[in-house]
Amino acid sequence: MTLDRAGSAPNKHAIVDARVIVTCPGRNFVTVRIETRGGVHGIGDATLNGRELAVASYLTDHVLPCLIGRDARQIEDIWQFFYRGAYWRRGPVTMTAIAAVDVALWDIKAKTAGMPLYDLLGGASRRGVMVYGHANGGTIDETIEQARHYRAMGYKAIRLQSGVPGLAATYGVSRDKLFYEPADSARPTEQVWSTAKYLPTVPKLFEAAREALGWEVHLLHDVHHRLTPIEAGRLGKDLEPFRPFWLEDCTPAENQESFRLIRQHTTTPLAVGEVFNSVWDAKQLIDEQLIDYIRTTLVHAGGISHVRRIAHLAELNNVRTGFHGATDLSPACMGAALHFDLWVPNFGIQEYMRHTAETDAVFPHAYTFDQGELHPGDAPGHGVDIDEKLAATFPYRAASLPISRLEDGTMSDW
Ligand SMILES: O=C(O)[C@@H](O)[C@@H](O)[C@H](O)[C@H](O)CO
Ligand SMILES: [Mg+2]
Repeated sequence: MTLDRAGSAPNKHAIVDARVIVTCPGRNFVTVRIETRGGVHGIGDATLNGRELAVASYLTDHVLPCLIGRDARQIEDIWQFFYRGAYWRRGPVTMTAIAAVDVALWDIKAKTAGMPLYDLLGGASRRGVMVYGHANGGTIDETIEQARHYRAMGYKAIRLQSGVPGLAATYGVSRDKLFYEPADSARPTEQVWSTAKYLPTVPKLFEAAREALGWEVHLLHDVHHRLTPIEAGRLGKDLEPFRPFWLEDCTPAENQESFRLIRQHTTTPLAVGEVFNSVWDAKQLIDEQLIDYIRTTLVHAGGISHVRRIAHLAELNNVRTGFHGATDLSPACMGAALHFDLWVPNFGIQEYMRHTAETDAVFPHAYTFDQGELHPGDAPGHGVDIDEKLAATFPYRAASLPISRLEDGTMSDW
């Protein structure tokens, strides 16, 4: 629906250009750029690790052609058009495509209003956004060494991921120490998993970390979907003496009810949701307060317009936000998420895996790091742009996430 009324001057808010930019400055990113007749443009992240071209095609073939001529101010109507109009609702590809358009339109709206996005959302609710970094190492000692570096950089919160004795590889451990890229080959590499080998390792890691770092720093851990609910309850209980900030993705969350069992066994705070793409993936978890942090972030769950609904439901149920912020989410997502984080009343923490210098050059941004916090900056919009000429020098490169099998060959959860 456009607002060009007969006989009126051409609507300067009409969308006249919308395009997808695929680039690979060390890893693949997909970005939507939208421009209005008045010359205001906005960008949104559309990156889905390992499925980038599926989202790019969904946007190019089914979404962007429907945008031309629409009024960029009608963010909600456009969101509803692409959500209800898809017929085949939800799913990571659809909701990532909708998210990219949504965030680009919010970027345009804030720029047009001449204000940083957080002001448009309702203003700052805090001074800055507490973030957590990623200390990882092949052994507990190496991981603690990395954690000391993060402490020295001023981080107030640190995720700990260490190798597991007897396993060649595991989630979250890599040669890169400031960023983490798991999509390591064109076709999925295979990793072997053993819960029996893993379960005794994490309490030892946390005991060593508290010994080395003390009790001031928040310590987090990502189980990455690998335990059964009762195993997750056991790990949660084993970690209680070391007071983790959270235990993340402790079990696959399709069956939201299974978190009732975990809650019966442990008070360790639980974080879930980076793989969710709509409120329906989390509604029972939030309604029944089965989790403490919801990780679902803008790029994979329909953008600001939908994640705002998730955050409001969470606020009613004592659940705080803890947005996903891995290296494979672009600076365009990080920038927009930081504005959301600065505003949202029930903020918890923001994940901050840094990007490489190459990526930062493609995506100039206003956000800055200081003393364990990020601030989105006060530039109008979300403060992130894309250098299209530079982006074009980094062609797409096929990359897939690993898969995981148990030691007997049974397919497991990476
Ligand atoms: O908590 C996290 O950041 C992880 O779960 C991610 O590294 C995740 O593995 C990647 O985003 C997958 O692409
Ligand atoms: Mg995770």
